[in-house]
Amino acid sequence: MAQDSPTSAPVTLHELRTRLREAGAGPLHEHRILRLWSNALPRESGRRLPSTFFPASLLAAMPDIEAQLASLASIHTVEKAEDGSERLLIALNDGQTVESVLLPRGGLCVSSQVGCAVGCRFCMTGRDGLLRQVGSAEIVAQVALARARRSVRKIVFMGMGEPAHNLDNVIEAIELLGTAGGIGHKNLVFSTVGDPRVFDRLLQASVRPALAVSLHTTKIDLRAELLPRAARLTPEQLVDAAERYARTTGYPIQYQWTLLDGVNDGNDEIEGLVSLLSGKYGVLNLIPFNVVADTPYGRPSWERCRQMAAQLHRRGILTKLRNSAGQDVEGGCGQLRARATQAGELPLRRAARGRAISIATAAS
Ligand SMILES: C[S@@+](CC[C@H](N)C(=O)[O-])C[C@H]1O[C@@H](n2cnc3c(N)ncnc32)[C@H](O)[C@@H]1O
Ligand code: SF4
Repeated sequence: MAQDSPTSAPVTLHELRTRLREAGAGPLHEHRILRLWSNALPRESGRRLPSTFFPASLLAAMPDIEAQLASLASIHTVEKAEDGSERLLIALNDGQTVESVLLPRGGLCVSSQVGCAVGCRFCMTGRDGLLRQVGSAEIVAQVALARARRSVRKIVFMGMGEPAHNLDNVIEAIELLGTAGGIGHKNLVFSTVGDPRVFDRLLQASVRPALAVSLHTTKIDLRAELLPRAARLTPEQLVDAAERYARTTGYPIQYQWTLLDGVNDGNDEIEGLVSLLSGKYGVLNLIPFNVVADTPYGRPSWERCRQMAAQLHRRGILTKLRNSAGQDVEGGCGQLRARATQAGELPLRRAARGRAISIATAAS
């Protein structure tokens, strides 16, 4: 499992906590600062003013600490979709960018890596491989930026990157978001292609998220072709591990299935799904492919998607047909970043540390 960034050391919550303690913060002070930041609340919120609550050493350090928090990430571009979602291109402080998507009804999709090593054939994010990990503080910074725009009650790790390949940072962010961040634990959704170690690690975490498993096919060979560098678990092994997680946590698994025309939308897959998922504690989400240029894949007709969902439903598989949010702004993950990179606005590779790109905050 990839744990180390190939090129940089992203900022972690552990480092932020150490800095707060060195400045004289006790546990209550630390909690208050992290709560206000992760909820995008002003410094004076709460019953007691900072001047009567914080020790003098911490008060003196606060301007620097707040500047550090603000410098972790900023909004580069905003694209609004007709369904109410907003796709944010977020600039990190070394010039790299990730996408976050504000979803209708209080959801937020965040990124856990810049790029991704799994290299799924249908996903824009996988094309450049892994550029770097997103630090736990940078994950929470995405939430703080989003909450400054509107209320967020649910967070899904379905943006750029494979969270199982950045597990320490993702778990640290989840533990903060599920405590000081005020998000209900089952409203934190960890989306993964699956890795043998991820299930046990998540069960040991003090905040256990709900799990989405990107399955996409019931066929071993096709899965290896579509997800070339995913861990080599058979679909049965993956579903068995997910089922244990669901039964232990009490949260149903969300099985993700990106529908590709003529590839995984046939009757053979319906049969495979019936034998794989019957009796399992989960729901199957069919998501028609969001077309990515230069891939051999197409989006099945809406009628075919609807038929497949209806057939599965009739066969006892709880199935939902979904459209990914924000399709009219090229909703596929990684596409906003790719356009900005192609337009020469953003570096494809990591910028030298400390060299910030110019931030053009777009229409909001
Ligand atoms: C971008 S991934 C991030 C989380 C994790 N790496 C995973 O694969 O579950 C989130 C979901 O987006 C889906 N996805 C990626 N590219 C897509 C596209 N072009 N159209 C529809 N879904 C896509 C993936 O299959 C996955 O289920
Ligand atoms: S779908 Fe997920 S695992 Fe696959 S390349 Fe995209 S981000 Fe990575």
